[in-house]
Amino acid sequence: MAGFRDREKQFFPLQNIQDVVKLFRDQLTCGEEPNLSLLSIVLGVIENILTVNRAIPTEVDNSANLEPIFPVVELHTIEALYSKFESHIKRSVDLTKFPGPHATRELVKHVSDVIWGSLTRSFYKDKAHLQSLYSFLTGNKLDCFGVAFGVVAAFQVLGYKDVHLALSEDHAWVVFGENLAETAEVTWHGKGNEDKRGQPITAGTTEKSWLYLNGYPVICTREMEVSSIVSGINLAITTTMDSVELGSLQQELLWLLYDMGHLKKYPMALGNLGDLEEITPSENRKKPIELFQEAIASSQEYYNNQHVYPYTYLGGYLYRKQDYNGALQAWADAASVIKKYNYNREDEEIYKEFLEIANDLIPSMMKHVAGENAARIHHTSLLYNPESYANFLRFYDGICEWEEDSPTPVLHITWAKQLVFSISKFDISVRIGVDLKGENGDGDESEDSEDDENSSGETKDKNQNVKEESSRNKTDGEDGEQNTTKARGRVGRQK
Ligand SMILES: CC1(C)CN=C(N2CCN(c3ncnc4sc(CCF)cc34)CC2)S1
Repeated sequence: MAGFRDREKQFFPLQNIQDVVKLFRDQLTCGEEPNLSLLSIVLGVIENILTVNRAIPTEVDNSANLEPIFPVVELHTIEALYSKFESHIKRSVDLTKFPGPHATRELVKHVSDVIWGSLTRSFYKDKAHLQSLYSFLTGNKLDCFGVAFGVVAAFQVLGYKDVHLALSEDHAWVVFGENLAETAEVTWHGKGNEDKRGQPITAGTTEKSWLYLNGYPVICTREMEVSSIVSGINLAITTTMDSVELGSLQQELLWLLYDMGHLKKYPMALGNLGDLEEITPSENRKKPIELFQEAIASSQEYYNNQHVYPYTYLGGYLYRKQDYNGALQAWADAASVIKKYNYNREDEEIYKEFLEIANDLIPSMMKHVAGENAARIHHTSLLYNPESYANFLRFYDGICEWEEDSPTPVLHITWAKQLVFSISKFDISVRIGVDLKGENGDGDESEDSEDDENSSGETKDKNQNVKEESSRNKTDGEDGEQNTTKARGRVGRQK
């Protein structure tokens, strides 16, 4: 029957989050490799019950909606799916032709074909909950990450230790061979792009390419491959509601992996944990801001600071907390990373990220602060803050440099219109570099202070002009309606 040892069997049936955590902890500390297929199937079964096949009780007993519901995961369910995967892979791959301890490119392509060949032709590849082996085994559907993970899990079933998952911020492939020196595409990317399965990922492909992180992808260990499927748990019941129980499970498992050091080199998983902690803070655990900063430090230390998402995780968080100065700095740092890349047609995801920041989040932020009269009168608003203005300009400068030498244009009229709208909200004093508070430290107070009695007429006039100009600017501001962002709620609370 299934390759289960009594070790795994002792944890079943899984009746609650702690039972799942104990199974994962055992798999990660038992001295042997964690069983990727087993863990992916377990997470897929639980995710499916808590999101896809969620039988929400009728109005009659609506109290049930508030009771935590956790599925009981029986051993026989998991064993049946595991042995189906194991026998499908072993039956489809004749290893007698591949004697060596390391995988070969031919074998990697063949295993990718076996997974690929089992997928139903017509399914909407962008759908949710298609990332696990549960989806593969029960619906013959996988998303692009799921195909890459499935290939790695298949190689583990075949007894190979050298085939590992390589992850960028929007793509996945595999490394293999002696010293993991070889790379191969094993899945597709995006829409309308021919898949390049079997091909190596060459320096020519990765250079200045965000999709391949300029040659600095996350190269997973077996434990980091476990981190990737935990991080990939999809909480969505609908577009506006997440499963609370599934979120708690993901959070507990990510902390387990964090404590064991398996998120250290995985910035996106650290960011994911930061998002979960923002929604449901754990006692005696690091704060979201610390986790986002650890993700940035991880990218700086292990990936030559070539990753963008650590900064946009932080920027999004600070924006939601209405720390707009901090958000502008994080977004300027994100643009300072992307400017080293050339934008090409397969980079749409990061384009959409910067588009939303420039044409939605920053304009909303400017409207909000334009309405803050107290802050404006006391010049504490970011509209008077030269550092915020500098970060604002650095953000746009990075996007312009990103576009330079790129085969695909980035900016268009909407970007220009939103730039004019946003930049005009900054006070004239920061835009022309006049220090209204006379703190410019060069001793020549009369030049800058507004209320200096003996300042010369023209200085007064100039200051007077500046004041009038800046006061005119203020009236341009839109009424500062509070800009609320969609908080990501969980079931029971609308997002
Ligand atoms: C700041 C953000 C917009 C918030 N969520 C973000 N993501 C959510 C989680 N993501 C991820 N999280 C963990 N691992 C991976 S591997 C991968 C590439 C396809 F395989 C994506 C991704 C992608 C990025 S970036």
